[in-house]
Amino acid sequence: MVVLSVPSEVTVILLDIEGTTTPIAFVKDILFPYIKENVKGYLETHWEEEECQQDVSLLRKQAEEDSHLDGAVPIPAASGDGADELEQLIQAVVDNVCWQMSLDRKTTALKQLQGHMWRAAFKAGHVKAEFFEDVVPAVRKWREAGMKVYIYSSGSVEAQKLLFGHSTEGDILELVDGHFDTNIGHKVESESYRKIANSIGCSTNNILFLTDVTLEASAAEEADVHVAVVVRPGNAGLTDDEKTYYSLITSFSELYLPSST
Ligand SMILES: CSCCC(=O)C(=O)COP(=O)(O)O
Ligand SMILES: [Mg+2]
Repeated sequence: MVVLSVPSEVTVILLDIEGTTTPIAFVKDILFPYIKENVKGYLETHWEEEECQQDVSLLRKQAEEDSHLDGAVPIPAASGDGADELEQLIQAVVDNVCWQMSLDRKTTALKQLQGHMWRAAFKAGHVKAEFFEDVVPAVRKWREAGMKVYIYSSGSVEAQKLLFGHSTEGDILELVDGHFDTNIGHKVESESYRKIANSIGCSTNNILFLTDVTLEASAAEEADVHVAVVVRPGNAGLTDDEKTYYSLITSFSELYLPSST
């Protein structure tokens, strides 16, 4: 088995979710279709609620920022003028969400609405999150060795907690010391990793970030965070240069902590 030694200065392991702890197929084949199939009904049912209105406002703001992009779908402001207008408005939000999802965009606005929509599905037990089989045993071992374990995903913190709270392994939320999402910054920007270190109360070089996306690894590395790229079934392929440059692991069990036996 390949072994990657974790540098002794590392005290925090920061984990990406999709493609790292969890198969991309679970997100693409279960979570995302749930949104596409239910977004219209969800908006119709929850439209009057404060939370739903906040989600729509955030999506509208994002749509304004996106107006220069090819195929962008605007969301008009509501004038409160009748059922026809409401129907058109809801349809615009649906089209905007579907357009963003067709590009797998990671905007905070999209991720916030998705998190709110998944809540009902997870809480009713209709969906259980999948984790690669090496994840839970490794995280337990790291924590026993004194490591802190944090999550940094484009999925909203609320969605992250749903995944860890309702998984095929049971409720494993207690294995996580804290969560970060794009509210702290995007995963391809190095400043986000500095802010995460600051929020945890450590230096960036105390963190080891595990992700499947080399653009994220590169941003983290620029902030002096240690990185390893996780190669999982179903992940996007890496170029030969990326394979040579990055430390690669195919299972969390390949990480060796100097302090552990
Ligand atoms: C944690 S919620 C579900 C996954 C999701 O929506 C997503 O965008 C995951 O992105 P990641 O940063 O974990 O690769
Ligand atoms: Mg990922």
